[in-house]
Amino acid sequence: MTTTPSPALLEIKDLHVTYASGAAAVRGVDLTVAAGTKLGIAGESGCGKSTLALALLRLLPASAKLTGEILLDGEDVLTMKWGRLRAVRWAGASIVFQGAMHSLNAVHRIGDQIAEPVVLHQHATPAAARRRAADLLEQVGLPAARASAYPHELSGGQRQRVMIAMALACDPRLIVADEPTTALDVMIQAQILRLIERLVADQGISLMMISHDLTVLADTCDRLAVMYAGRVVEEGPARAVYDTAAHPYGRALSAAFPRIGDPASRRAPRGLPGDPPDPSALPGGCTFHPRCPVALDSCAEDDPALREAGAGRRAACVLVGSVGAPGSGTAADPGPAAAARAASADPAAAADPRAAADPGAADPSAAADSTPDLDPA
Ligand SMILES: Nc1ncnc2c1ncn2[C@@H]1O[C@H](COP(=O)(O)OP(=O)(O)OP(=O)(O)O)[C@@H](O)[C@H]1O
Repeated sequence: MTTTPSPALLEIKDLHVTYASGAAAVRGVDLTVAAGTKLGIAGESGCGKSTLALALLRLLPASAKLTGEILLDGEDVLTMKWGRLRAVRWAGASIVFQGAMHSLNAVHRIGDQIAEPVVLHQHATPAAARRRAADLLEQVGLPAARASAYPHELSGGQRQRVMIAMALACDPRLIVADEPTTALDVMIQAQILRLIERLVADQGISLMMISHDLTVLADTCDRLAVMYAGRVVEEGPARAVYDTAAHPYGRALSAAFPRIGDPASRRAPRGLPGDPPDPSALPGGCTFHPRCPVALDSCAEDDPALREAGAGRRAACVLVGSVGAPGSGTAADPGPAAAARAASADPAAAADPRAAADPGAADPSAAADSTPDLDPA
């Protein structure tokens, strides 16, 4: 039986963003969000996730240089006229930022702030917009009577609910949530994530959720893209990327978090030494090679493109699909440079550099690694 793929609501094509400082924050990103689906964007701080989110609605400083295409329902956001862009920012796609206190206006009642875009963009009467605001507050789990509150009268979790109500105000097709729970405690984080999940599912809204927390994304999203130094280095079904990442960076990021639903896992969380590179001074070759425990000597020269990898996955690593590829389960000979890096990162891993990329690799229980054969040939 063949299945018809969902039409793309958002198509990002070869997007580059360079700040006036020279920082190449987004470099050649190609991503698609199908209608009604949820895409997670993961990566360490500084990898370009927020820049990508802001670029989607042209919310970057005017000095930032953008090239490529951002097609929302087939219309290129980058070439839209200002009036059209204003409408699209509410009805086409809306953004929920982290830290709601900074995004809400401290001197206006929250009901008025939710009602304002309904008047402006849906041409509702003030009375109808107030009723809509009350309804939206109830949808996000707040009593309608809170409409008269000012932002400082609400808790952090309540303010984030207000941000979600505002994002929903004009019935967007896509919500971009940039670290929507970062400033909240763990219990409230879970509530807000479940709320977002429920609302997008009930209303058929597509979601792009940005987080440094791969576990949250794997739990919430259908697909997952891993960004490093401004590029997507891996993309595929969320759970597959989380469980059996093909790119060494994806594997390292995944290893840094406890396993979902496996409290007894022997894969203790494990950090990745070093930091992402300065986007104004990127290393040559693969930008991850200075931190990569399985890099070949040639990785200092070659920067592989993100390529189709089978099983609905894409990855950008020369080792993916080769003998000894990360996740292939076969013996690797990553070369002397990798052995030296693995030894400095973790002496225990020196004898088996694959173990540095995958703490589970030396564990026989990890032998059932189901990473697909990612050889494009
Ligand atoms: N307005 C700006 N001007 C110059 N450089 C910027 C600007 N905003 C971000 N950058 C740089 O662009 C790079 C990507 O930043 P960005 O905020 O997009 O990353 P991120 O992955 O979202 O990080 P975080 O998770 O910390 O928000 C960083 O090196 C950052 O310093």
